Amino acid sequence: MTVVGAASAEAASGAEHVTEPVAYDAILLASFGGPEGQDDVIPFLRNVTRGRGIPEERLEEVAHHYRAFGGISPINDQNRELKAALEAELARRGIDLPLLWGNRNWDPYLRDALTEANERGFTKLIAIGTSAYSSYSSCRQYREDYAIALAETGLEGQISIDKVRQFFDHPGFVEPFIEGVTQGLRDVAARGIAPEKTHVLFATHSIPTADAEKSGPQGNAYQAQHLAVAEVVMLASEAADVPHSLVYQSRSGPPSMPWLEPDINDAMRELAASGTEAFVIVPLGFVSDHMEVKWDLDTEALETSEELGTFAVRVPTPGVHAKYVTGLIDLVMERINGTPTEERPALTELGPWFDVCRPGCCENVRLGFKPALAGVLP
Ligand SMILES: CC1=C(CCC(=O)O)c2cc3nc(cc4[nH]c(cc5[nH]c(cc1n2)c(C)c5CCC(=O)O)c(CCC(=O)O)c4C)C(CCC(=O)O)=C3C
Ligand SMILES: [Fe+2]
Repeated sequence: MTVVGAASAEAASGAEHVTEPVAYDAILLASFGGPEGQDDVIPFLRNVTRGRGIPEERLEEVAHHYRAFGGISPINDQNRELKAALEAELARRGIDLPLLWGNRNWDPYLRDALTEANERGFTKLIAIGTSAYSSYSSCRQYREDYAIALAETGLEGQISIDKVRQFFDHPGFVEPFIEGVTQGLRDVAARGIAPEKTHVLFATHSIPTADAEKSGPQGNAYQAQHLAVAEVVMLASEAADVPHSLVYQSRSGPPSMPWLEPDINDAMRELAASGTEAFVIVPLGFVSDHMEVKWDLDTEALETSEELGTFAVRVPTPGVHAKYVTGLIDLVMERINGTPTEERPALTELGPWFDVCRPGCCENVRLGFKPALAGVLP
């Protein structure tokens, strides 16, 4: 088996999850990127959707979301804040690791971060992607884009990029949601609405069902991970008597292509028709309040609730919550230290997830095979 990157996947033992310790010399904070003014909106959308078969009407619709926010995506400032918080946490813990920030779809690009890494003499990077789950869009596409950025800068063979494990069930990611759901349920109870008339909606990004089927090494990991985390959150929020479900948002492909359902707004209408009076909306699939949260939840879903005459609260995303920031640095340190599986925190039985992605993990059958870093080659 061939492994791309500094980490040797199977180690000597054949252990599936954990790599040998690696002396990384910088962290790469890798994110989606977003426009920072009206003139950026269309070029940004073209970058994201190139070759994806997204209908023109959908692009116009999404452009309108950005336009309503002055053409500025909230995601960039959130990443600037996250970068500052991670640097402060590194300093607090006396860890001497520089942090570079690069995006897949907008300035500062991944290639800019790699150029800077090269100028500063860094050769072994560990990436933190701002995405917690396994699927083509939320994991493999990041890995492909690392490979593309290395090719674009001509730094293949000179810089290696590994990534921290997908962190959907890391306590640093999950605990902020537990706090949020606990508080959200209190807000609902304070209005005198009974638990059985309350519904917790765990919302995540819809993806094509074909991608969902291929997510993770054995497939269907995307939904399984969300469902497992939702159970943990419900139990920890002492809300076992409150009904909950996993719902989807931000669908974008052509109507002929099946994507994960139900849409959050459809689910809300159906639940309200059968007696639900309050919703606790949990943006379980997202790490910060970017456009999908601001528009699809805070604008559309809250409007739907208003139409239905129900009460709704939207739980915060991890953002720069101290537990999340600490957790991300812990994820880097477990790689530097080569922490064994049994000492790695994971709140579901699915984890701790793999350091190095398995062959065929999160493939995209529509777009076909592209080289990806931080994985075992087939
Ligand atoms: C699973 C998933 C995440 C969560 C994981 C992660 O966070 O990475 C995510 C995040 C994000 N998606 C974002 C923006 C967009 N996503 C699009 C399109 C798509 N997303 C998809 C999936 C996901 N997307 C898919 C399957 C498509 C179809 C095209 C394709 O097959 O690739 C489009 C094109 C227009 C449209 O079709 O909506 C835009 C503008 C932003 C930035 C927001 C901001 O600016 O604040 C963020 C964080
Ligand atoms: Fe997206």
